[in-house]
Parts: sequence; structure tokens; C-alpha cells
Amino acid sequence: MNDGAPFRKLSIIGGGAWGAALGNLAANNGVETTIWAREPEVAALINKRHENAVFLPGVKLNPALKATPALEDAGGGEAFLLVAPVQHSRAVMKALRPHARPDAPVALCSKGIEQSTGMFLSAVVAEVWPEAVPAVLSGPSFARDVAQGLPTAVTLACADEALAARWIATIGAPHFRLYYTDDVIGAEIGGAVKNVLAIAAGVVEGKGLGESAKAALIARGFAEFQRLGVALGARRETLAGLSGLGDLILTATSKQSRNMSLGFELGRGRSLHEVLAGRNNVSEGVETAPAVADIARRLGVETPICAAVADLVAGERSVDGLIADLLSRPFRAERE
Ligand SMILES: NC(=O)C1=CN([C@@H]2O[C@H](COP(=O)(O)OP(=O)(O)OC[C@H]3O[C@@H](n4cnc5c(N)ncnc54)[C@H](O)[C@@H]3O)[C@@H](O)[C@H]2O)C=CC1
Ligand SMILES: O=C(CO)COP(=O)(O)O
Repeated sequence: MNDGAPFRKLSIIGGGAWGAALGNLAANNGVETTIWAREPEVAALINKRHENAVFLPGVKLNPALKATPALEDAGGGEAFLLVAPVQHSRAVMKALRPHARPDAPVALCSKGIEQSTGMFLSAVVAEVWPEAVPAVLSGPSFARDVAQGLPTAVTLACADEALAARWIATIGAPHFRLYYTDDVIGAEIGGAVKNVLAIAAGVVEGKGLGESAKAALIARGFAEFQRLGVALGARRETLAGLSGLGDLILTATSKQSRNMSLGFELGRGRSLHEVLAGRNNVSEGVETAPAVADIARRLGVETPICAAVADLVAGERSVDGLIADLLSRPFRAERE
């Protein structure tokens, strides 16, 4: 692909750990970058201490990075990175739209499915901000690793290759490598479903079921999201790439993942309510699990692990009962 020019002015909608890490990348590239942070104290910390001490403590950010708690003040970007939790993204996009260029490029960086509608974020954007041109950024990348300059590679999906080149120039870096695809839905599916499977992987670890069980869960989980992905029109190469298998491996094997560590606590016997009450950050898999189970049911695709996570977070079944069910499924051919 040809090189693109970076955007001159970027707005980042969402002041959590990921918004801060991405803002840092853009500011390091000389892009005038403003983060909208919902919490005024987060905006003040970024402006005054150059640190998001609430969601990404201990990491120094580029002093040129600015933040505001007023959404209207973040509307002036030539382009937008959307990094709010998925369940709040529709409301935030609606509120932002009157203050922003209607045809602005929007890169979707959050990972999940809107529970109330079963929609991926590209479909939500098409509904509430129809002239905006969407891209999807997804792949194995913990905010802390990226903000500390550790090497990372992710997928940038966009139907418009020239626009993708501009995104790559805006946030890319030698330690943050972006690989281009035009398979937007493929990139979205990986990021959403891996969070659900990471909860299951955490349960396996919390229950002490062993490394072999974990590997089996990852492989059979990958089979689920391939079946679902293909049914939704994704390409297999995307599902097997950074935004799919790559992110599944990272998230399902590291306790740095909020989804995996949440599953771990559930496996240890704590209730979902207890685990969530002790956290200020987002675990997208909790709301995405029922959405994945619904979509799969509608399409007639079998996703037993995702369905088990949906039952678990709904409080409808116990960990032990769900594990017993999964282990007593009939033997079958691996390709099915
Ligand atoms: N943290 C990471 O390593 C990565 C996160 N992501 C994705 O980025 C998205 C944001 O996650 P993080 O930045 O990690 O968040 P976080 O967990 O660090 O912080 C929570 C964020 O949720 C926001 N929030 C809470 N209630 C809200 C509401 N009603 N309306 C709007 N915003 C609200 C908070 O202001 C805060 O910005 C998620 O979809 C996540 O899956 C993607 C890649 C890496
Ligand atoms: O998406 C991520 C890494 O690629 C972050 O995962 P968690 O949200 O589970 O921490």
C-alpha cells in the first residue's frame, strides 16, 4: 500500500487506558491530539501530570497530549478514534455528532457487541453517524505494553485503503506495527469474541483444570469464532490473524487481561457482582457474551463455550454445572 499523510488534528473519544495509549502514539507522531475523558479528574491529570493515573497509572504520557471533559471541545478533530466502552459508544457518538465533521474518518478501537441490539460498532456508526467512514483497529495489544513502547502488531481494517494509510501514518510506530486489511467485520469479530473466550480461559485457570485444558479451550474456542465469523461474512485469514487468533492467544493466556482475570475470579468461586464491584475498568466480555450467544443461535451456529460464558455471567448456571455440560458433549469430528 502507498504511504499516507497523518491527520493533523485527532480527537480521541474515551479516556481509559487504551485511549491514553493511542493518544500517546499520535502525539509522539506530532499529531495535535485531544482526548475526551468522561471524568474531569482524568482530563486534569493528563493535562497537568501527563499521566492517566486513574486508568493507566505509572506511565508517563507525551506532554503535548491534551484532554478535555467536555465532549463539544473534542469535536474539532479532522479524524476520530472511538475508544469508549462498547455499551456506551452509541450514546457518546450521538452526543458527539453535532460537534463533529459529519464525514469524518472514525477508527473503532473498542472490542465488543452492543448487547441491546446485537450490533457491531461499524453497524452502530452506520446508524448514528452515517456519513462517517469507519475503520477498525484491533489486535493483541495491552495498553500498558503499547504506552511503554514494547513491540506490538495489530490489524487496521478499512474499506478505503488510502484512508487506512492515513490512519497508519497517524498512530503507527516502529514498536506499534499496523497490518492492513479491508475485512472490517472480520477484524471486529475477533476483538469481540476473544473477550468472551478469555473469560472461559480464566475460569479454567481459576478452577485449576490445567494447562492442557486451557490449550483445548483456546483451540475449540477458535473453532467457534471461525464458524461464527464465516457465517457473518468474515474471511478466514482475518480470523487467523492478529485481530483474531493473535488477540485470543494474548487475552486468554495473560492475567493482565481484565476479561481473563475476571474469569479467573469466577473460577475461584467469587460472584460476578463481587468481582465487578472491586473494579473501575471495563471487561467487555461480560456484556458481549449474551450478544454472541444470541447471534449464534439466530444463525444456527454452535458456540457452546460462548453460550456457557453467557449463562455464567447471567447467573443462571454454576461454573461446575457448565464445565460438566461441556465435558459431556458427544464426541465428534474435529472439523465440525
Ligand atoms: N486496555 C487495553 O489494553 C485495551 C482496551 N481495548 C478496548 O478499549 C475500550 C476501552 O477500554 P479501556 O480504555 O481499557 O477502558 P478502561 O477500563 O481503562 O476505563 C474505563 C473507561 O470507560 C469509560 N466509561 C465508563 N462509563 C462510561 C459511560 N457511561 N460513557 C462513556 N464512557 C464510560 C471511562 O470513562 C473510562 O474511559 C474497550 O472496548 C476495550 O476492550 C482495546 C485494546 C486494548
Ligand atoms: O484487548 C485487549 C488486548 O488486546 C485487552 O484485553 P482486556 O480488555 O481483557 O484487558
